[in-house]
Amino acid sequence: MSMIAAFYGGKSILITGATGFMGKVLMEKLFRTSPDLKVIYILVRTKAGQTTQQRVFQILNSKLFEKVKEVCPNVHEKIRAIYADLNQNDFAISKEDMQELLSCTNIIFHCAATVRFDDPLRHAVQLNVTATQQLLLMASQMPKLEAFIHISTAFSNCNLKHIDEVIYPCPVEPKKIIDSMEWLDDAIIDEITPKLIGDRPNTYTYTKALGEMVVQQESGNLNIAIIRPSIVGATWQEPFPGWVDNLNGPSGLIIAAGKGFLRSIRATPMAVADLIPVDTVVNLTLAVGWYTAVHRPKSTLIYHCTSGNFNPCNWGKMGFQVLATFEKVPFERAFRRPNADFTTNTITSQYWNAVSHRAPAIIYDFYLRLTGRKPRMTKLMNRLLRTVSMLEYFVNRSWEWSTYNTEMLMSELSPEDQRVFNFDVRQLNWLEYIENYVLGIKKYLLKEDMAGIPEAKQHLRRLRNIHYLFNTALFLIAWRLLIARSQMARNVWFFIVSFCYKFLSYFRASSTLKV
Ligand SMILES: CCCCCCCCCCCCCCCCCCCCCCCC(=O)SCCNC(=O)CCNC(=O)[C@H](O)C(C)(C)COP(=O)(O)OP(=O)(O)OC[C@H]1O[C@@H](n2cnc3c(N)ncnc32)[C@H](O)[C@@H]1OP(=O)(O)O
Ligand SMILES: NC(=O)C1=CN([C@@H]2O[C@H](COP(=O)(O)OP(=O)(O)OC[C@H]3O[C@@H](n4cnc5c(N)ncnc54)[C@H](OP(=O)(O)O)[C@@H]3O)[C@@H](O)[C@H]2O)C=CC1
Repeated sequence: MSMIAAFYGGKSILITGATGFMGKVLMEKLFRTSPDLKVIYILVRTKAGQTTQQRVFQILNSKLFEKVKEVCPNVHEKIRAIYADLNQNDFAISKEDMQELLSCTNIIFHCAATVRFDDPLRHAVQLNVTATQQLLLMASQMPKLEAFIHISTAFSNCNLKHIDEVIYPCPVEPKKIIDSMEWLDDAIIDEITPKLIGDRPNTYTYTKALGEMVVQQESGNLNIAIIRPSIVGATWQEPFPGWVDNLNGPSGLIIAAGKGFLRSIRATPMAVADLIPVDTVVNLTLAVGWYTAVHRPKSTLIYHCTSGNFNPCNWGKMGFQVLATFEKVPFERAFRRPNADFTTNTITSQYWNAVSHRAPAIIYDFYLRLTGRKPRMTKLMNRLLRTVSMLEYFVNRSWEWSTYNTEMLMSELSPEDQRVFNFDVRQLNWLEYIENYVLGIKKYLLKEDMAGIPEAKQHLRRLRNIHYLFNTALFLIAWRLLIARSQMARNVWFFIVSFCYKFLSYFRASSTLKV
């Protein structure tokens, strides 16, 4: 019997960010392994015209929850969606709901965050710092609370090369930052943002670091743990391989590459691609929840959920395997044939951006205009290249994360718990994982049918022929122009033609002699 699964039985669990990528997988696993849990409270806002109930309904009716419904048929009765907006005071939670949360909650998993790299500092602070502070305040008023698990990121200290499982202070206190956001206007905040984030690449990593400081400073008597996952990718095993539902991390770039939009990137092939499957992060999170509540460590423990030191994969290997998978299962209606050129040189990268990305976009837009349609490719390409430029920081560096606490926890688990809540990435086969990841993107993100593979392959063959034809035509035109204008080109042309002629005459003469 799994001790961790039993621990969550009868518990009232509060999850923030339950509608997000990680939150959904966390809920799914909780219901599947502990169907006798009492209730999961989720803080949900309304979005895209959907009420909180509609959003929950959609999640429960998704493929991700198919297995859960077999194990826990009354799952909808065990989810209590509470309207909340983490950007508002008291999260805009009604009095009655707040009362219920405060008096009943046993465990909190705080997953909500803005993960956008380009969020204005004010917004990132509001969600990643102030909301965390408010949630801690709520937690301190919960008499039955056994553990508060905060999800951070392994990149909160990406300005360091070696990162230990400790909290590194930021120069300016989070409280000062929170206060200053109240009275500074947007223009001044934008101006001081680069100075505040210092050698971090974006407001996301900076505010996640501030969030950790807040957790440390406001922990009081709470039983807290922090989990720091690296780049969270599709599921490895559970509930089934390859599930993914957003474009974050490498997923968006894999789509862009598979559709032939992105063919080159400034990336270091040997740099470690510290990807971690979302189900691995969730298994560790649940194990940490159990350990923190039951063993009540004296201080706040931080757990790195990374793959690099256990089972490293690099971007080169990843890119290679992604391309190999495109051969077997291509994406439909590609713009160009997929290709992946990794370059570490900025000038080469700019050259490829011009030749491989911008030029085809301009040509295609020209074609759209000619055929009376609205041009759109250049705009799309600009957005894509902007996205790529924001991710480049992470694919040109390697980090080392120490994992003492994560390893300690692994050794504390019973063999059954190690199996049910497996977070040992040494067992992960990268080639298989990446293949399933690409397949998952095709099925669950692009919603493409496997029956369309022959047609997609046929389309790629057509693109290859167009590519050859285009290049040959381009070469002939360039050569014709050159010959017309340059004596040297004419000489070279004469030399090549006479060389071929002599070679052919020799070949013909020697074959006649043999006869
Ligand atoms: C030649 C290369 C080919 C490669 C072949 C094979 C690939 C295999 C190797 C891949 C190597 C490269 C992998 C790089 C991955 C590195 C990720 C590292 C991240 C680690 C950081 C820490 C991890 C975390 O803690 S947090 C989680 C990470 N967070 C994110 O990833 C968020 C990033 N996204 C953003 O910040 C924004 O979305 C932004 C700024 C990129 C774009 O904002 P904008 O306002 O312009 O647009 P959106 O409305 O958000 O979207 C516009 C448009 O772009 C699509 N899109 C969104 N995100 C991505 C993405 N990550 N990649 C590609 N496309 C994306 C979005 O859907 C929109 O499309 P529309 O069609 O316009 O709707
Ligand atoms: N994905 C990754 O690669 C990594 C993620 N992490 C961390 O893991 C955690 C989960 O990330 P992930 O699931 O990928 O992120 P998502 O962007 O998928 O989910 C974010 C969640 O936060 C919720 N949220 C955002 N703003 C508000 C708000 N104002 N009020 C209420 N809820 C809000 C979102 O709700 P809604 O659906 O309404 O928008 C959503 O449920 C985050 O803390 C992130 O920093 C760490 C390392 C890597």
